[in-house]
Amino acid sequence: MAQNNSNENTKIVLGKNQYGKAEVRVVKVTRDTDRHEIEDLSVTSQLRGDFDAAHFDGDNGHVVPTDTQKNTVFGFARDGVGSPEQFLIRLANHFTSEFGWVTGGRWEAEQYAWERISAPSQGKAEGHDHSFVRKGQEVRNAVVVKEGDTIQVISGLNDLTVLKSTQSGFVGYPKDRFTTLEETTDRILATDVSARWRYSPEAIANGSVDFNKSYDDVKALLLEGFTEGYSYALQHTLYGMAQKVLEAHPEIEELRFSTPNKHHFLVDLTPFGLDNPNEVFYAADRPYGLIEANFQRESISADNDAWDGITGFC
Ligand SMILES: O=c1[nH]c(=O)c2[nH]c(=O)[nH]c2[nH]1
Repeated sequence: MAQNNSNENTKIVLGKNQYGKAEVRVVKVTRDTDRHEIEDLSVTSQLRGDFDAAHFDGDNGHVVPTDTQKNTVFGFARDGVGSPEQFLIRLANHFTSEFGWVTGGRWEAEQYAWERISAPSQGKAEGHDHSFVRKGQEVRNAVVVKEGDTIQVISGLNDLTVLKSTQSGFVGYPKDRFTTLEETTDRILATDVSARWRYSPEAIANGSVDFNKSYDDVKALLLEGFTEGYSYALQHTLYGMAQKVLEAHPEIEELRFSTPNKHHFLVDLTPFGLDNPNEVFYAADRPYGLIEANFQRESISADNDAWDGITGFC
């Protein structure tokens, strides 16, 4: 580890460090025909490598400015984004090949999806050519970490809000003097799914992953896993969702979830002379259950440095 020699009495070493520009908001409009396409991202670039002199001596000879990193994001967007993962890999390979002392880094993106506003006045069933509305609720994200020649990619999403109005229950839990929760075999199960999945470095290295297709497919499998079968607990449902993804995608090694259990409490309508056969609920916003779980193939170690810096999961 690098060491500052300036004072023999107090030797200080520089530990882990990285730096760059955070949350570069870049919108790319592809307009080579009248039918435009939009790619909308927030990109964070952080470089790792030999930056000892900047910290110890005030020598910025190795400090590729954060401003330059921002500009590179915009410059690269000129050619289109493609997928956030491809875009981040491009940035990773650019900075590590352009600047000899940059040995790696961390690049992160969120992508916001837009869909076309329906356009009856244009006579087009498939939506307006250049007017969009923010799609859905979920936000896609990606992280790329490069260390030596190894590129790791973690893809994910936040705030995929889902609800099933039956086929969920919660029974069989231990009871003590503080237990007031009633057992139920028919309740609402609702959550905002945050999920991240890490691809095998081999699949990344051989270029076999189509990130956009994979994202759509994983999202569909997560949704399918949520809907399928009877849920004995949110924990049980998460396992079903992970199983779907890991069975269908051998290139994915592990998957992490953080999911609030958004409680829906049956409202007592008897004061109003009404019954309530599981139809009227109070949607509490807090406190909420917080159910987190990581699933990985048995052959995979549970610790992988690529997860460093990703918060919100256990
Ligand atoms: O799906 C659930 N998992 C729990 O761990 C839990 N705990 C609780 O009070 N309700 C629920 N529901």
